[in-house]
Amino acid sequence: MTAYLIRNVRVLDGEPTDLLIRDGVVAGAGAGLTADDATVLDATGLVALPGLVDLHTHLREPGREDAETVESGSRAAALGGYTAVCAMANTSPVADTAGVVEQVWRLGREAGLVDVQPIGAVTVGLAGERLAELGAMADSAARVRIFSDDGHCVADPRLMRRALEYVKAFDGVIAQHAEEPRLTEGAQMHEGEVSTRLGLTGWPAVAEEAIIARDVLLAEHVGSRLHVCHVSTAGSVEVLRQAKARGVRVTAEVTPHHLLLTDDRAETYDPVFKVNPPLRTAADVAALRAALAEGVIDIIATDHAPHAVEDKECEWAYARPGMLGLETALSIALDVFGPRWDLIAERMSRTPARIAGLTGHGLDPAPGVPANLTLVDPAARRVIEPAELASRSRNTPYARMTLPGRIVATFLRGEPTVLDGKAVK
Ligand SMILES: NC(=O)N[C@@H](CC(=O)O)C(=O)O
Ligand SMILES: [Zn+2]
Ligand SMILES: [Zn+2]
Repeated sequence: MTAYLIRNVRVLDGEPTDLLIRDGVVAGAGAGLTADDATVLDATGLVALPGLVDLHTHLREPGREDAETVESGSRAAALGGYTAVCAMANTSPVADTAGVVEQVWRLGREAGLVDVQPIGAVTVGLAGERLAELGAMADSAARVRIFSDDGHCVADPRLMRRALEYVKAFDGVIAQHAEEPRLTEGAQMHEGEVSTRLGLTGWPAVAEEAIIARDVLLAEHVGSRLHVCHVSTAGSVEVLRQAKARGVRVTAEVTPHHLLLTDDRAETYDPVFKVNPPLRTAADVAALRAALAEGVIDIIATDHAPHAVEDKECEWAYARPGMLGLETALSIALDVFGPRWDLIAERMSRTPARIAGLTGHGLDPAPGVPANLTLVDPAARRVIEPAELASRSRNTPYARMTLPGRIVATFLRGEPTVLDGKAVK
């Protein structure tokens, strides 16, 4: 195994120093390190962060390998600075058995670019009727701890209660896609001024907020852990704030696109901007940014949702919802928050690792810790070209935008997965 001596790197906000990576761990830190056997990387001007951890990734395998595979999604993740991703269960077949989650976990190991931690479905076939075999998925080689019907809401309150009760035994967590289905029938975008003008059926904020309010009460009643996926409204932030103040065991995520983009993008009728939950208003974006900075929202998660061309380049009403995120998330965070490295590490690495129970991830580079880290060039700017992305899909909402920051290198347990801005394999 090659050793690496990373010279002149700033660890988060620290002064430039050297990091020695050997045998999978950070073997040393301090200015002026030497190691005859090590490959030297000049990291002047670069910042080292703990490898990013994505709690919400759609890898599409099994079933839609034309849109993404575990391998292509893992490569996109590594290029985005990630060392671990949690793979959502809405595949075909659905990841609702020990067999399917073990298959995804094994494919992740074989690709070897990031740690792929499968998420299990809450209900059989995501149908919302009966609980999937949560215990068998937890006991499997994939050791599933997060369960989600993402793409669908666990709308039945009795089923949600039972799921929360079930996972309590092994400190699992239910990640809810908060969408009251009766309030979003036929919805195409955020319900508001723009939807009225365009004549498109709206997805009202209350459809999200009502489910979050119900679920924090259920989680409080059961004493279980709830995680709220892709929070998108100012009202949801207030529900979360109150629940956290009462001590409810709830965590929440926001996506990069909900931190940057607003519902007026629908005026283009370009389905690349169609997503669930929908892009909201500028006031929502402001509330989400403040909540993330404050910690009412715990993490940024990408909701990386690759879709094949035929599912995206069609009429708005027929297009599938979702957009790419892994290769641009850090740049969006930098754009929105500036170089607040401790905040970025907390919201994109340490806290998501803790929620997912990924003990080898989310640790700042320091002697003795597993060498899961990424090197960022904060001064670089790049133009996003969809054709250049490693994802098999092209549905990035940032096409031809100039974004700050570039991932120069990523290490997974001491092995480079990205060097010089390029995937190693
Ligand atoms: N976010 C989306 O619009 N789509 C996701 C599902 C989901 O996250 O709800 C997908 O699987 O494509
Ligand atoms: Zn969802
Ligand atoms: Zn999703």
